[in-house]
Amino acid sequence: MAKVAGVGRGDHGGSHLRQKHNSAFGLDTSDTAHTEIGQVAGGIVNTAPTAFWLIWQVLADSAVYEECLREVGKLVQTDPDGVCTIDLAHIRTGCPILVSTWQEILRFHGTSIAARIIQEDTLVDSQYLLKKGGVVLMPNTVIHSDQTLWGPTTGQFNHRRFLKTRKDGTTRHPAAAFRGFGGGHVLCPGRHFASTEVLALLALLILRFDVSPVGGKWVEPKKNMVMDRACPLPKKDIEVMLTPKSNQKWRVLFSDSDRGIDIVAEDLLDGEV
Ligand code: HEM
Repeated sequence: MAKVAGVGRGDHGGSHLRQKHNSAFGLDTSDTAHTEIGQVAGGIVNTAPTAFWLIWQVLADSAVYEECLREVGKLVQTDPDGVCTIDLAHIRTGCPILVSTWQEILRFHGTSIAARIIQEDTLVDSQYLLKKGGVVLMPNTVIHSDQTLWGPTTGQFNHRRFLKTRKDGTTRHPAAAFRGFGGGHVLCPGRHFASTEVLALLALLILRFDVSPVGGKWVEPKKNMVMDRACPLPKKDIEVMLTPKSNQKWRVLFSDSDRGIDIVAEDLLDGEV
């Protein structure tokens, strides 16, 4: 643990920065160790279950699958030599349906609970007194299923729900109603990284492979509702057959990374909803 707290030769930029940040907030070695563990856990535990539900939902619903495949297929260029090239950086702007499906996964299947320490006595809605020093736990499922925010279809999975322009004429939810990556002061700093890697995985999977369930039918697995994840774990494995769609060669690029995916209210420019 001493190595974590001390900045010595061989420390990398990131850990140096965190160490400076931790000292500025008066964290001692033990506190620093706790936050380091939290950082590692936060960076790992949420990506796999959320990716699972995204892939499952897209593969199991042929309408969602077709739309996602059509959209991501537009990013592929086939060279005269037969090599398929895709620039995954273009998913952010070129695949609104994929991005919307990802957000709907976190809304529909998400189970994160926001925790906040109450800094001062606060009266909410003129009736609930939150006492200083207490902890408020706010399950996102409550916010994500509130009909006053999401409308009467809140209980249905709608992969197009987050599109900015929708043909069905329904009113769009307020941007801040989506809490998939939390929000405010402790908004998830890994959201762009996680969104980029999960969508890249989905895009390459559906472009390059036919995936079919062993047994012939997609059956939704029961959920293991663990409290410390952003999405539940599936209670059992889903066995699939992966068949390459062709023997074409692929060139996979990531051309720029200066902007993340617009995923939560805080990412939107002023005036956007
Ligand atoms: C799909 C994957 C992920 C999901 C759904 C997710 C979701 C969340 C949520 C809901 C929070 C709590 C925010 C709040 O209380 O308002 C959070 C915090 C955090 N996440 Fe993520 N996360 C993901 C991936 C990652 C990755 C890949 C990293 C790091 C590389 C990361 C690092 C963190 C950290 C450090 C915090 C704490 C922020 C703070 O307290 O200031 N997360 N995440």
